[in-house]
Amino acid sequence: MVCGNMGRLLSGRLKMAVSGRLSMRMLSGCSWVRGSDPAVLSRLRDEAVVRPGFLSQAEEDTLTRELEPQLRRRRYEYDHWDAAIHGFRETEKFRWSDASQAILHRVQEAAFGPDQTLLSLVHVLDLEPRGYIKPHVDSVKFCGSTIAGLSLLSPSVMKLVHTQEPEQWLELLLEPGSLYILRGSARYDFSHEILRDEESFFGERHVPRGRRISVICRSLPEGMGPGRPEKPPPAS
Ligand SMILES: O=C(O)CCC(=O)C(=O)O
Ligand SMILES: [Fe+2]
Ligand SMILES: [Mn+2]
Repeated sequence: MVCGNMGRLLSGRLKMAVSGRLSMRMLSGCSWVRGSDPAVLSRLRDEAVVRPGFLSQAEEDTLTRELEPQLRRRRYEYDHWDAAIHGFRETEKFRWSDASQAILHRVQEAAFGPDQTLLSLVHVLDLEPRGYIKPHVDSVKFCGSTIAGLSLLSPSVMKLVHTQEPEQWLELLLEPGSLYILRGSARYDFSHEILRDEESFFGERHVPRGRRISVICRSLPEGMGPGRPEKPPPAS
């Protein structure tokens, strides 16, 4: 679990003034991940990771500016009876500006191993302020063992609940500019959801939901990477 890096929001004298408070916070543990119990927190230490301030403000603006025209052409979708996501529009993006490619490369280095291949289409999801994502586990048909998401514009709370033992849970505080990574057990054994505004609590603290854009990179489903062909080569 990586904590800290509130630095980009603070500068100069302000930073000096609050640094005492910050270090107190750091001593009391990581402020971005809460859990049902210490055992779950410790078990998922490296499998449910939040990196606040992964993006600089300039990088966040670069991504938002690039995505906005493409998203604006679509309408928000609501209340499909079985839909996991409500109040959203989305796109999958293949071509990126050089600046955004550099950001996505940093995500790749931070979240994926050298032996992992990423889906070439990056998933972009725009949740309106009342939008939310119900608990689900990403399909193993379309996604491998790692999911990494950047959050833009609004903070939100992602909740992870064990699919067999629902008393085991984690809450991730996803501030704008943060990166989250779900891998291994956190990706396969826990559902994840983005809480609607009324339920958007990180512990006692209400995290008011505005419009949130997420940029999500996924590894290829297992067995589909290069060198691991989907089908065995023909016998002759
Ligand atoms: O918006 C996010 O960060 C997560 C989206 C999600 O869970 C999904 O598309 O499967
Ligand atoms: Fe998901
Ligand atoms: Mn859906």
